[in-house]
Amino acid sequence: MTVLAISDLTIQHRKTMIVQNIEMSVDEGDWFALVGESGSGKSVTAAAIGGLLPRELKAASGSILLDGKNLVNLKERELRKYRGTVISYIFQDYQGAFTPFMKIGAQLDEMLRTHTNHSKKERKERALHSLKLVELPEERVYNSYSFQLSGGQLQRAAIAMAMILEPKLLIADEPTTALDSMTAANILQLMADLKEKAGCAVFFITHDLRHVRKYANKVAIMRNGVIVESGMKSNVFHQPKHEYTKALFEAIPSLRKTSARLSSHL
Ligand SMILES: Nc1ncnc2c1ncn2[C@@H]1O[C@H](COP(=O)(O)OP(=O)(O)OP(=O)(O)O)[C@@H](O)[C@H]1O
Repeated sequence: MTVLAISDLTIQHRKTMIVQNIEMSVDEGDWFALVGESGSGKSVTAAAIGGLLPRELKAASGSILLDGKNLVNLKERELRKYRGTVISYIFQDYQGAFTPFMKIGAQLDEMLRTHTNHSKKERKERALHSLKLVELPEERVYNSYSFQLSGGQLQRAAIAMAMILEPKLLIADEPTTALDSMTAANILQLMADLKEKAGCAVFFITHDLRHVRKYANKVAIMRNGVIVESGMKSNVFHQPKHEYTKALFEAIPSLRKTSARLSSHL
């Protein structure tokens, strides 16, 4: 089933086109990777999906169908109902997921109070369960402030918050860039496990093709606001058509080997 279908999306800042004629389709269970160099338009595209574009940027054309509903030009009040429940985000800046003035548990509780009719007891159980799912010591983290956790723990708590209402689409905008490589690998594996358990789709933004190789099944390559190539990962990695994709792969020595290995398996 299609969770997200973006068609002919163009976003502009005044008269400048930031992204142009974007087409994408993400199905239930997909790990869709959007790859491209800095400034290519990945984050703007991700922000547009959940109606998080800053005021100065406008979707000039196109549609964003999420779970069958067109979100372009939907009022903020309507969009708020979708964020958390149908779509949720995690970002590179995991600190920003929580306010430092409230304990993590209280923030999870507030999310549940806003979007569900659960009793206080049910909310606490669900919050603790969501922290346990991301393999955190649930009681301790529930009673902690964000500044009392490490970067890796905080990103796990941010994932718990993003997943607590069982969204259909988790948008992860470079979620591991600020973490050391071991912690990053653990976080990505956790996301992959949660995706399987929850049956949601992941929309993953990254510069790092090694992460794409390991986790994605679909990939889109973006350059200067345009998708230059997209498709199943095996096809794009095995037979890149666009010169830019080839150059991207060439820039990463270990991927050249992987491409060769992949082709021997295909
Ligand atoms: N609020 C804004 N106002 C004007 N231009 C913007 C705004 N936000 C982003 N842009 C421009 O849009 C383009 C795409 O930016 P975006 O942040 O989507 O890139 P990105 O591919 O996510 O880069 P990175 O990998 O560095 O995060 C850039 O040229 C950027 O300067």
